Amino acid sequence: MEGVDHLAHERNKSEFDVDAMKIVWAGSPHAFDVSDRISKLVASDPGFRKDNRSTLSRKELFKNTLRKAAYAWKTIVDLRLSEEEAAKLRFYVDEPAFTDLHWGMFIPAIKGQGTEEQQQKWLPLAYKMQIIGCYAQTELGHGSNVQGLETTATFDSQTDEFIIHSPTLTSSKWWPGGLGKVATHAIAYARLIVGGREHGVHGFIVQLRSLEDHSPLLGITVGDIGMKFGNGAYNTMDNGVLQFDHVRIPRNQMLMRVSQVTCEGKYKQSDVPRQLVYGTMVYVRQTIVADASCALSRAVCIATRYSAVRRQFGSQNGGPETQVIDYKTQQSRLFPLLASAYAFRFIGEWLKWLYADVTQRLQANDFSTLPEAHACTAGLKSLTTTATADGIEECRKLCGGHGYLCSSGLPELFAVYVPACTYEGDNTVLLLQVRDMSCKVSHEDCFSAGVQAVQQETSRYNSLYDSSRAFNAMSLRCSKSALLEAFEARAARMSVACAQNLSNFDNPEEGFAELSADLVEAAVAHCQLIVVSKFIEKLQQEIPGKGVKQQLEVLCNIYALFLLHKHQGDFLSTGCITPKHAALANDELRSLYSQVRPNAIALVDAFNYTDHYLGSILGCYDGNVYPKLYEAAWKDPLNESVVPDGYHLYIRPLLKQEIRTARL
Ligand SMILES: CCCCCCCC/C=C\C/C=C/C(=O)SCCNC(=O)CCNC(=O)[C@H](O)C(C)(C)COP(=O)(O)OP(=O)(O)OC[C@H]1O[C@@H](n2cnc3c(N)ncnc32)[C@H](O)[C@@H]1OP(=O)(O)O
Ligand SMILES: Cc1cc2nc3c(=O)[nH]c(=O)nc-3n(C[C@H](O)[C@H](O)[C@H](O)COP(=O)(O)OP(=O)(O)OC[C@H]3O[C@@H](n4cnc5c(N)ncnc54)[C@H](O)[C@@H]3O)c2cc1C
Repeated sequence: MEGVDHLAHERNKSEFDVDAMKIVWAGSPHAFDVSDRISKLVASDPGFRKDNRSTLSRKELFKNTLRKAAYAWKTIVDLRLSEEEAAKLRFYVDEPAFTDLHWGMFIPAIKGQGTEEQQQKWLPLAYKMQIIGCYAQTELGHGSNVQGLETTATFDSQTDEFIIHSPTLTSSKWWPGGLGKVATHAIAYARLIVGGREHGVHGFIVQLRSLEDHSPLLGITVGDIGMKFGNGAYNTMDNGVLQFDHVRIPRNQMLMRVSQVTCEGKYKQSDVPRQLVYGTMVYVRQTIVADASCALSRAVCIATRYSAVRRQFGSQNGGPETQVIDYKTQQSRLFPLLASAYAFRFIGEWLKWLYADVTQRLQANDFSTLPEAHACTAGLKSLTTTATADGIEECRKLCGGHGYLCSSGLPELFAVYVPACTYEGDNTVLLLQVRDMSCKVSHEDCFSAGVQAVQQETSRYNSLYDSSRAFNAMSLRCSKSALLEAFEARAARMSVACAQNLSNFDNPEEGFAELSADLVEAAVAHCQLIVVSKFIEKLQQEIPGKGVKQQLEVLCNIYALFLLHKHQGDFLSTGCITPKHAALANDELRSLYSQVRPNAIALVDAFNYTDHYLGSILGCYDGNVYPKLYEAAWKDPLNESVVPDGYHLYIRPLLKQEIRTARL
C-alpha cells in the first residue's frame, strides 16, 4: 500500500529522542542542517537519478557521470553553495568521479606542498574548475613502495625546466583516478635529478591535455586502464595510464614547500621534514576514516530495516511468522556492525580534530606531531576500511537472497567500497606503519614511544595486569575504565611480546620482517584500543536528548565486548581476563542486544539517509519491500520483451533438437 509506513510499529517502540540522535550523528546542529538540506535537494532532483547504473555499458555509464558532474557544478554555482555544502552535494550524488580526486587530492596537494606563490597561481584556477587535476603517484611497477617510483624529473639549467620522463614500461603511471579521460593537469610524483644527483621523490604540476581541444600535449600518452570489479560501481571513474616522453615543464612547477631547486641548479632542503611530500595521503586517509562510518551505516541501515520487515518461521496459531531481526543469531551479526558504525563516526570526528591540529602546527613550522598523525591515520584507515568492507558483505548475507539483487544496493556498495582497503595505502602495509605507536594509549595520550622501550612497556603492562585482575562481572557491566584497561593490557602485552621477540634478532630489519604478522596484529589491537577509548571519551561529554546517551552507552559496550569476545584468545593470553570473564562478557552481550532490539530501527533512522542516498529497495524508509521488488523486476531490460532476443537463434533450435545443425 502506497504511503503506509510498514515500520511504524518499530518506530513506536523506540526509547530515545531520534531527532537528538540525528544531531549527535551529524556532529552538530549546523552539520545536521547542511546535510539534511543538501541530501533532500539531491534526492528530489531527477538530474541526480542513479537507479539505472548497473544496466549501462561502460561508455554510457562514464558519459552519464560526466553529465552529473557538470550538472552538480552548475547546481553549486547557481545556488552559490558554500564549500561545505558543495562537498555534501558531491557526497550525496554518490558516484565516484574525477571530481573526487580534483577536490580531494589535487587541491590538497597544492595547498600542502606548494609555496605561497604556487598556491596563488594554481588554486584559483582549480577552485573555478578552469583546470581539472588528478594525483599521479602510483606506477605499473610500484604503488606501496613510493621510494621505488621510476619516473624521473631531470633539471635542465640551460632552459630552467624539468624534463619528466617514463624510462621503463613499469614507470607508466597507473591507477590515478580522473587521469584516464578527464584531467587536464596532474600532480605527478617523480625522482628528482639535479646535476646528475638524485634527491628522492617529489611532486610536480604537469599539464596533460590541451585546454582548447582536450588532446594530449606533446610527449604525453594517456588513457583509461579498463573495467574494474563490479557492474557500475567504481567504473564511473576513469582510472588512468600515463607515459611521459621527455615532457618539459617550467622549474616553478615543482612543488617547492619541502625542498627547492634554484635556477643555478642548486637543491635546497628547507626545515620542513621530507615526509611532508606524503602529506596529501595523511589528509585523505583521515577523510577515508570518516567515510567508513558512512558506508557501514548505510549497509547497516538497509540490513536492519529489512530484518524488521522479513519474516521466516515461528508462526503460532496462524499468527505472523518471526521477524528475522528477533533471531539472536541475526542480532549477534547485525548489532555489532551497528555499534561499529557509531564507533567509526566518533573516531572519524576525533581524527578530523587531530588532523586540524597537526595542520595548524605545520603552518607554524611545528612538525612534532606529524609521526603520530601518520601512524594514527594509517592504522585507523586500515582498521575501519577492513571492518567496513567485511561489514557490508555481512549485511548482504543478513538480507538473504534478496541481498544479492542489485536493487538491494548492497552489491554495488560493496564493489564501490572494497578498493578502500587498497587505495591510499594497502591495509597491511599501513598497519606496518603503526609500529611507532606505543602501548601508552590512554585518555589523554594516544601515542608514541616505540617498541624499543621494552622496559617501560613491561612495567606498564605489569601495572595494567594487576589492575585488570580486579576485572569482574560487575565492572564489565558498569565500568568503562575496567573495559578500557582490558584493551590497554591486551595492546600493551602484544607490543611487549613483539618487542621482546625483536630483541632476539641481531639485525632489527630482519627481525621486523620475520615478525611482521605479529606486528600487524599488535597494530590492530592498538587501533581498536583507540576506537574504544574515543567512544568512551565521547560519552563523557554532555549529550542532550531523552535516552540518547543511554543508547550510546549500550552501543559502546557492544563494540568493546564484541571485540573482546571475538579476540578473546588475545585477551586471555594476556592474563588480563579469565575464561570466566570471557563467558560473562558473552552473557552481557546477549543482554545488550536485547536492549538494542526495540531501538534498532530508530538507531538507523538517526543516520537521516534519504531513500535516494540509500539506493536500496530493502532499506527504503517505509519498509514496503515486496511490492517495490516486484515492480523493479519488471523494469529490468530483459523484461522489455516477453520472448528474449536470441530465442530464434538459440532456444528454439535447442527445443526442436536442431542445435547440432544450427550455426552458433
Ligand atoms: C573529501 C575528500 C575526499 C577525497 C577522497 C578521495 C578518495 C578517492 C579514492 C581513491 C584515491 C586514491 C588515491 C591513491 O591511492 S594515491 C596513492 C596512495 N599511495 C599510497 O598510499 C602508498 C602507500 N605507501 C606509503 O604511504 C609509503 O611509501 C610507506 C609509508 C608505506 C613507505 O614507508 P617507508 O618505506 O618507511 O617510507 P619512507 O622511507 O619513504 O619513510 C620514512 C619515514 O617516513 C615516515 N612516513 C611515511 N609516510 C609518512 C606520511 N604520510 N607522513 C609522515 N611520515 C611518514 C615513515 O614512517 C618513516 O618514518 P621513520 O621510521 O621514523 O623514519
Ligand atoms: C580504485 C583505486 C583507485 C586508485 N587511485 C589512485 C590515485 O588516484 N592515484 C594514485 O597514485 N594511485 C591510486 N591507486 C593506487 C593505490 O594507491 C595502490 O594500488 C595502493 O597503494 C597499493 O599499492 P600496490 O598496488 O602497489 O600494492 P602492492 O604493494 O603491490 O600489494 C600487493 C600485496 O603485497 C603486500 N605487500 C606489499 N608490500 C608489503 C610489505 N612491505 N610488507 C608486507 N606486505 C606487503 C600487500 O599487503 C598486498 O597484499 C588506486 C588504486 C585503486 C585500486
